Amino acid sequence: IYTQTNPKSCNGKLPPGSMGFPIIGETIEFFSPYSLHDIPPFVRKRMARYGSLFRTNIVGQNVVVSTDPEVNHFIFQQEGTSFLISYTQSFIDIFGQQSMFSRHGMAHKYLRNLILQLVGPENLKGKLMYEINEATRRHLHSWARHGTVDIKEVTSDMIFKYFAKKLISYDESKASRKLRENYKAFMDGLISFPLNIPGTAYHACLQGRKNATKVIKDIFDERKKSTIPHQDFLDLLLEEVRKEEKILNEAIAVDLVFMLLFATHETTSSAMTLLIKFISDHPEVLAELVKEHETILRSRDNEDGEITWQEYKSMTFTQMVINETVRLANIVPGIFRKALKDVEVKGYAIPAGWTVMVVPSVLHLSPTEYDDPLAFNPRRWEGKDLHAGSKTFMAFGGGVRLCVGADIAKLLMASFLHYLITKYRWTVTKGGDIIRKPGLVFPNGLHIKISKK
Ligand code: HEM
Repeated sequence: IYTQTNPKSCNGKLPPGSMGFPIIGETIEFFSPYSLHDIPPFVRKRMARYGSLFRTNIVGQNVVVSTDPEVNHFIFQQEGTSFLISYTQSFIDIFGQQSMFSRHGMAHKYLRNLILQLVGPENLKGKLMYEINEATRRHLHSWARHGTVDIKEVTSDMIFKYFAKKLISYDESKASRKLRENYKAFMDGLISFPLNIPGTAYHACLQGRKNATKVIKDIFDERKKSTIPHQDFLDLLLEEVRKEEKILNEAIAVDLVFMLLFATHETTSSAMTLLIKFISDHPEVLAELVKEHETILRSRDNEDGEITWQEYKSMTFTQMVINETVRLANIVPGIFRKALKDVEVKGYAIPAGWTVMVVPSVLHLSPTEYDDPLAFNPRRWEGKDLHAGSKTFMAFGGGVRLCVGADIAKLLMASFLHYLITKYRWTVTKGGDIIRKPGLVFPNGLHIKISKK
């Protein structure tokens, strides 16, 4: 207890801050819910008291919270030398010891390249573009038949089905054990106190993991016996597992599929839901979007045709709207790294073994970095680089761990927007409340009334 509340520094001065109560540290305050357009009150209060770097103890870990753009950038650039990706114990237990978040160096690069074979630029321009258009149109058609839908629920369902098919040829409507149900309790448990007793978010999350990995493992075992190619990601994984000099084994492959299914649908559906909320609250932005997309329709031979890659690239305003949405969405509330050795930043010491938490919302909602930061103003991106993480934009992370799915996420959003606003009439009818716990939660969804034009 004494060591936790009075941590020893290495050779230098620890950042200011408090380590809170014995064992629980400052965890309870860290998890107090807050609103969409706010930075975590936990962080805000401490920034006012201690400045841009402070120490704390949350979920059983000694943490330095960094809200300084230069330090954040430095941390991302030092991946593998001074810092390593390292999430909380709950995160590791949930995503698996073998998950991509626990792989470093060559093993990380190898897994990243495998994923790029699925969602990399070449595939994106060709096959994926076509499939995403088809899936979006099909789902929109079925939502219009229902009349009213909860956007969070239906986009989550659409993306989950799409990736479950691409990854493991899984069809929820035909499967006896439903995979998606097991992901539903996830956001709450991801960054939670690792207390594994029934009733806790962490316990629900671990149960979900257990059931979901069982389904994935069974599909994997079935596939090993099959000689028919399925042309999905699992075929590629099996090919890698069967190699003589292999990096991939079955456990890593199962954890990879499990993680990808989560990373794809939960993040992107939250972004799509907020996108709809923002454009419905800002009719002037919607009008400009409609103009951009109708111009595309008019320049086509067949108005009912599908979006081409050139058309997608010409959606300049749409890209700005997407960037503005993910800036305000702050879907990933904290990015975690572990110090590999004692590191000195801004005159303070971060001892080896400590965790550093980067808080993207502090940057994205900072008046120093963004004029009138709480305003939804897509035009602020005019003429700016929209494609990568930077010192002032880290919705998709940064450095060698930059989100490998950022491009496909944007394509999914643009395709959804295109067909929704050109082919359907829609209005928000209910919901739209948003809280952060610290993951984004839509307690009553976002319901829209939708019909074919
Ligand atoms: C709006 C949607 C999305 C957001 C906001 C988002 C955000 C992020 C962030 C912030 C990171 C960095 C985490 C870190 O540095 O610790 C990340 C990593 C990652 N994302 Fe995404 N993501 C999104 C969609 C996707 C999609 C569709 C995929 C599917 C391929 C994906 C796959 C991954 C993977 C595999 C990583 C780990 C990369 C690595 O460690 O090298 N993400 N994402």
